[in-house]
Amino acid sequence: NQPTTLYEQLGGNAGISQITDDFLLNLSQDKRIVNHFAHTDIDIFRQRLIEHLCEVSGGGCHYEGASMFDAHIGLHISQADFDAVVGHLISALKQQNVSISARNALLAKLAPMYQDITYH
Ligand code: HEM
Repeated sequence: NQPTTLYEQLGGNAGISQITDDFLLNLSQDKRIVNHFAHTDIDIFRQRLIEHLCEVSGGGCHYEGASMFDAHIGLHISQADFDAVVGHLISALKQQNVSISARNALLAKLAPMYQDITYH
């Protein structure tokens, strides 16, 4: 059976969980941006990210966290911060052997969130 949905191409729940763990590890090692997460409960943040990626990729999950606008209010996230975070996600996708077409499909869904996440 060929995988059809983006969710399946990401490896379903197990794949998304591993992508998220790799992403968080990459993020934790980046001195440019890790300070943004100094007060973050990583276990809760991890669950939110998994739920969000599942919903965005069409996995049928219902993300119950804050909107992307509300989640990033007052954080003053710059374009450079955004690019760095997306870079860590791309690395995590590669680490989990996600195909380039699936990587680009996911990034195409996340890129428009830029407006809601940065400079406010
Ligand atoms: C495509 C880009 C991004 C996506 C999809 C994303 C997604 C999320 C999600 C789903 C949450 C959880 C919201 C909740 O708990 O209700 C969150 C929170 C957060 N994000 Fe982002 N984010 C992105 C970019 C960034 C960037 C660039 C930064 C800063 C470098 C950032 C910093 C944070 C912080 C500090 C939180 C709050 C964590 C906490 O609960 O303490 N995000 N983001």
